[in-house]
Amino acid sequence: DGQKETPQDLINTLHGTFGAHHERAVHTKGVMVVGTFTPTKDASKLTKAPVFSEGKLPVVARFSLFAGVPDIPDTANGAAPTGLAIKIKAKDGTEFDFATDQHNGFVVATSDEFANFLRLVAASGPGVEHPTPLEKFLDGHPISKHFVETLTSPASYATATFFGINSFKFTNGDGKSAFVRYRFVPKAGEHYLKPEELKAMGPNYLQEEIVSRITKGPVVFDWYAQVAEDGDKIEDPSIAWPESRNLVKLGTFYFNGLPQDKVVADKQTLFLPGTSHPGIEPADPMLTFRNHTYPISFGERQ
Ligand code: HEM
Repeated sequence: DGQKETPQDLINTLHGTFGAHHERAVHTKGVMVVGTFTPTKDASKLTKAPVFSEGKLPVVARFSLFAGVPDIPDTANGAAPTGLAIKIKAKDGTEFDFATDQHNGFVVATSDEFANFLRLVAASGPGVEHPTPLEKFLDGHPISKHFVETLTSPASYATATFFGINSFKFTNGDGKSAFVRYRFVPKAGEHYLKPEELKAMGPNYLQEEIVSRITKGPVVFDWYAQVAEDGDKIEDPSIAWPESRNLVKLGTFYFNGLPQDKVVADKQTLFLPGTSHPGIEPADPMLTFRNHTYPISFGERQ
């Protein structure tokens, strides 16, 4: 229908839904950690990206709640899906960034649809008569409905699996290509809270727990590439690929400390999930759109 929301439109829409502040426009409340990345040998079979041939590298990462609300309780509606963003710092200064969340599959297929969805959320707040505009939309859109009905609340940021959702094209040294989606799997195992368990938690349970966990030992995630087969949707992030697809382990993250100044680190860190590298190209237009949008929000917090 010709709708074409710009990155600035998405920022304005996020502020319209969550409030006009100058912190991150979404995924506002979070905790930064630091650590290392160690690649596997298998990674280089899929991509020639140099980040997999430099041994152990330093990383910064940020765990976050979903909503664009700075002081939202960790127990509130809108906290899920929680996010994990990671930046690997290669030896030549190149940065490899990911911003992932807990849901395998996005709520809608495109950035235009995401803008519409956010406006429906804004129009369906407390006091709005049922069925709300959002409820009406969900009834006609089974994928979005499934998304909101299957959100989970992790017991800890360290016990959730995180999904890259958007697709990349990997190319190896022989010129062979494959489409992949990222997945970050917790070494501590997956643990999610039942609704009554969530109710019993404090308003900062996730932020506090990860900080205390890291002082006792590393928080570890294995990074996998899920490899597409013929017919898998590359450009529609709302459709998860079948679980039968091959998962290739790319490496392991060890988060073992906190940044020296957490306020400065939070403000100065920008994750750009749609950046190209030799052997790694975005294969879903949403990734490129995200790369245009995140810097606007970054600029607002300076
Ligand atoms: C069109 C779709 C999307 C838009 C417009 C959008 C927009 C944004 C914006 C504006 C930020 C704040 C960036 C900053 O201030 O540094 C952000 C952060 C984030 N987004 Fe998205 N996003 C989209 C899709 C996604 C998807 C598909 C995922 C999960 C795979 C995701 C996960 C995250 C995470 C985890 C953060 C927090 C990054 C951090 O901790 O700094 N987003 N997003």
